[in-house]
Order: sequence, then structure tokens, then C-alpha cells
Amino acid sequence: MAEAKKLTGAGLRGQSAGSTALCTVGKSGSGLTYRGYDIHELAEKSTFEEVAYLLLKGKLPNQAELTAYIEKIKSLRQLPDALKTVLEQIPKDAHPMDVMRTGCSMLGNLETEASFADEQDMADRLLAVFPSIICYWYRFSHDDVRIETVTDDDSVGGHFLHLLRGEKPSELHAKVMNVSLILYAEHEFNASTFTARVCASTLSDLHSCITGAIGSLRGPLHGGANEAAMDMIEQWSSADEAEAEVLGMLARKDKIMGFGHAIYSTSDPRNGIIKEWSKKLSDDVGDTVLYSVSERVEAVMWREKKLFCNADFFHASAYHFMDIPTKLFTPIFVCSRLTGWAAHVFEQRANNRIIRPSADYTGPEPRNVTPIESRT
Ligand SMILES: CC(=O)SCCNC(=O)CCNC(=O)[C@H](O)C(C)(C)COP(=O)(O)OP(=O)(O)OC[C@H]1O[C@@H](n2cnc3c(N)ncnc32)[C@H](O)[C@@H]1OP(=O)(O)O
Ligand SMILES: O=C([O-])CC(=O)C(=O)O
Repeated sequence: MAEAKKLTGAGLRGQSAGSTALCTVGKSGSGLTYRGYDIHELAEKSTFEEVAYLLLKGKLPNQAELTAYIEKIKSLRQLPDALKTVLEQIPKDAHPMDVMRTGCSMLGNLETEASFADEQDMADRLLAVFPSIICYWYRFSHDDVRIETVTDDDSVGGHFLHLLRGEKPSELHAKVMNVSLILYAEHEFNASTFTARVCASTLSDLHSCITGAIGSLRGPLHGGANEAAMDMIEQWSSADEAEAEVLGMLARKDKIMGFGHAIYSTSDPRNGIIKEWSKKLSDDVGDTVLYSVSERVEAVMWREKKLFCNADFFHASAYHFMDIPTKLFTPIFVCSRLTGWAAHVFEQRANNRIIRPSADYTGPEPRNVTPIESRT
């Protein structure tokens, strides 16, 4: 079993910033559990809707609970007209993560969380409506159509692909989306979740917590890495070219997106799972380049730096094989991680003290204000 990583230094690394019953990350080096369930078993045996229920409501649902939950989510997929109007103003070249951030924030104006007693309903609404927000904007700005955002798809992943393409996805694509959303759902005190918890600790509303979290997930060192990885690997037309380019990047001390992790030491357990699905999709589309490029980058990074693929790297090729536009990769992450974020907000609220760390001061000693006419 892998050793847990030695965690010290800047970025609050290794410091406990609170407690959680939701998730363990890298406890024994490479493991990941949601409320005690191993990620491999969840990805194999459950649906994303069961995992969402587990995170938000505290237990795996029985069949009756799951059926009722799916029906509830399906009934909440419509967008208010005022939100459609806002989405229609956002230009085609906007970043879709900015669209998600604005969509969530606007919804907070229209359906404000009046009381924390409403938090479960608020989270369920966001879970139902996030695919509608991003796909409505995407189809309006790119294809000039105003789509109907209610479909009869039971799964969030199938619904997303249906809205994006205007037709039900294949069984394989719906399955991959299901696994992907499970893998991305929750990850302890990562940067975006911590953002949500800090916001929650001021007793702010759920939409503010989630809007802030979306902003943190957007960056390429966090969720934005799946897009950045895709931008990198699609430049290369063979595994040999990829190897030469990666060696050059490493020599220049460039960051290779989709590699490394703040907590895991030798592997990210989500990688093996999504990699397997990426391979199936590669075979499905008859790809001869992108998967072998990805595998070579993985081998070179391990050989040269002992750096491993994180959850984002093989998500890039998997989404690409499903013909999902690269700029929608990170918004899909949002549609999933919303469940983890909201569960952390609930947990923070249930045992709250405002999060307010201290800083080590490195500025000047106390001094007097020089009159403005004497300043240089
Ligand atoms: C879903 C997610 O959010 S997963 C993370 C997605 N982000 C990425 O894929 C971006 C690329 N990766 C990174 O930037 C980093 O690995 C992070 C941000 C994920 C973690 O950062 P840290 O905790 O600071 O990394 P860590 O302490 O393990 O770094 C050790 C060394 O490896 C280097 N390193 C880490 N990741 C990479 C990488 N992807 N490419 C090149 N070098 C790297 C670091 O620069 C550091 O070198 P140094 O000691 O000479 O400064
Ligand atoms: O835990 C982290 O720092 C980043 C990560 O992998 C995630 O949020 O899924």
C-alpha cells in the first residue's frame, strides 16, 4: 500500500482546517471514500443520482427513495424566463465557467434561499438545473436555438448529453457520464470546496457559496486542468511527438496539466477508472492517436518525475471521444461537484464557527504617514 504523502509548507498543506464525515482522500496514500464507501465500488455499482443522495441526504437511497429522488430532479429542470434572458446576453466567446458562475448567481436572485431549512430543496434545484443553464446558453450562443430544457432522461449525465446534442445519448455515453459524475462528486477540503465552506461559515446563502466555489474550480490548477490537458494533448499527432514535447516542457519547467496532486502520493484512484472508460471510447470511435498519446504522456511523466495522472487527465480524452466541446469539460465537473459542495455547506452550517485563520505578517514595522507633499 502507498505511503501517505508528507504534507508541509505553503498553501495550508497538511494543516487540518476542520472536520468532515463526507470523504477521505489519500488516507492510506491512494484511497478515496465517500461516507465510507470506496470510489471503485461506487463507480461500479451505483448511479450518480445515488451518490448525490448519499452525499446530500446522508445515506444510500433504497429503491423507493431513489425513484422519488429522480422524479424530483426531473421535475426541476426548467429555467425561469428571467434567467434565460440573462443567459442570452452572454457572448459566444465567454468562458462557460463564467456562464455557470453567472447562472448560479442569477438564480440566487430569483430563488433566494430564505431559510437554511430550505437547503435540501435548494441543492436539489441546482443539481437539476445546472445542465440546463450551461446547455441553454451553449445552444443559444453557438447554434442560435432556444432549447427546451426538460427531458425525460432519468440520469443527470444522459440529460446533459441530450440537451447538448438534441438527442438521447447512446448507452455507452450515458454510462461514461454516470461514472465521470461519480468520480468528480466529492473530494474533501479541495480549493473549491474550501471556498464554499468559508462562505458558508459567514452564514451566507447556498447560491453565494456555490458561486464562489465555481470561481475556484475554474482555475487550471484545479478543475480547469481537464480542459488544459485537452488543449495540450490534441496538439500532438503521435506518441513519439508527445514524448519529445513533454520532455521539452519538463526541461523548461512547465507544468503538465492533469498530473500531480496536493494530497495523493503515487496515484489518484479516479484515474484508473476513467482511463479504462477512455480506452473503451477510443476503441468505439476508432481512435488511433489520442489514447496512445495520453498513455505515452502518462508513462513519460512517471519515468521522468514520478508524477501520476490525476482525475482530470484521462477525462480529457474520454470527453473528447464523446464529442463534447473542450470548453464544456469543467462545467460538467461543476454539475457533479455541486453535490459535494452543498453537502459541505450543510455540514459547516450544522457545526459552525466563522473560518478566520491568522497570517504571518511580513510587512514594514509601524511608521508614520508622510505628508503628501513630502512623498517621493
Ligand atoms: C481535480 C483536481 O483539481 S486535480 C488537480 C488538477 N490540477 C492539475 O492537473 C494542474 C497540474 N498540477 C499541479 O499544478 C500540482 O500538481 C497541483 C496544483 C495539483 C498540486 O500542487 P502541489 O501540492 O504544490 O504539488 P507538489 O507539492 O506535489 O509538487 C512537488 C513538485 O512537483 C512539481 N509538480 C507538481 N505537479 C506538476 C506538474 N503537473 N507538472 C510539472 N511539475 C509538477 C512541483 O512544481 C513541485 O516541484 P518543486 O518541488 O521543484 O517546486
Ligand atoms: O483535492 C484536490 O485538491 C483536488 C481534487 O482532486 C479534487 O477536487 O477533485
